[in-house]
Amino acid sequence: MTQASASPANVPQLDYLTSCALPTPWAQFTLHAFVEHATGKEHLAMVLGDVSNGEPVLARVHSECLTGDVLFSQRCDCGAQLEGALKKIAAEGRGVLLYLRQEGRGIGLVNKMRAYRLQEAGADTVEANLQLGFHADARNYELVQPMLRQFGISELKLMTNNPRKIDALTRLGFNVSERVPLLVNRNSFNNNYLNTKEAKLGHMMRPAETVAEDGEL
Ligand SMILES: Nc1nc2c(ncn2[C@@H]2O[C@H](COP(=O)(O)OP(=O)(O)OP(=O)(O)O)[C@@H](O)[C@H]2O)c(=O)[nH]1
Ligand SMILES: [Zn+2]
Repeated sequence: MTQASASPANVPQLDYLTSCALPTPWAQFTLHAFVEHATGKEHLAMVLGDVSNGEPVLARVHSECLTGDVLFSQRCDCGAQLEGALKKIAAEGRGVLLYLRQEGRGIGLVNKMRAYRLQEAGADTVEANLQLGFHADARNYELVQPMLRQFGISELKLMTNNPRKIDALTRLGFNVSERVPLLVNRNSFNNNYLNTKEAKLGHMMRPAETVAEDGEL
């Protein structure tokens, strides 16, 4: 692999760094690392199978959530979505998961913790961000373009409930030919959060909207 190219001037520049095998409970992926020039952040791609043959690729663009992905937090649905996405890619034998280091919808871990404290005092997830002086969602998906282009991917079967993510990737030139819902079980800790994502951020969270094949998510 050579350096990732990001041709338009407004696309953040990434360097492709290296890759290694990454065995998981569900499949042996190849893990690829990139570094974003502007921030020094290391973004990851987990790839399985031949994703560069022109066929639509089952894809997850996952935003970092240390509390949910690593520390088993039940406040959100991130960890279950991460596992569900990897299982679906393994079942298909082909796909890609981008792990983007945009923790806390782009505000960072400590600010997300501050937002959680405000939520403990009654704010919802959007109000808490606004009270801290941030946008409801501070993420930027432009670096997806050089990352997926690195693997020759242009058409996606995107695992998401987030219509803004579909819009963002479409504007970047990707053909999102299918949306694959990633619905997880609600619990007493994440119920209000999931309701707010649906009401204020437009997420498609209804079971009737799901087309999951394995019945798990
Ligand atoms: N600021 C903030 N960020 C949160 C909160 N809960 C989760 N996050 C972050 O939100 C991001 C995940 O966003 P979601 O809206 O759940 O998911 P999404 O990726 O946009 O949509 P899906 O593709 O459907 O999962 C991760 O970066 C989490 O760290 C919260 O209460 N406040
Ligand atoms: Zn989370």
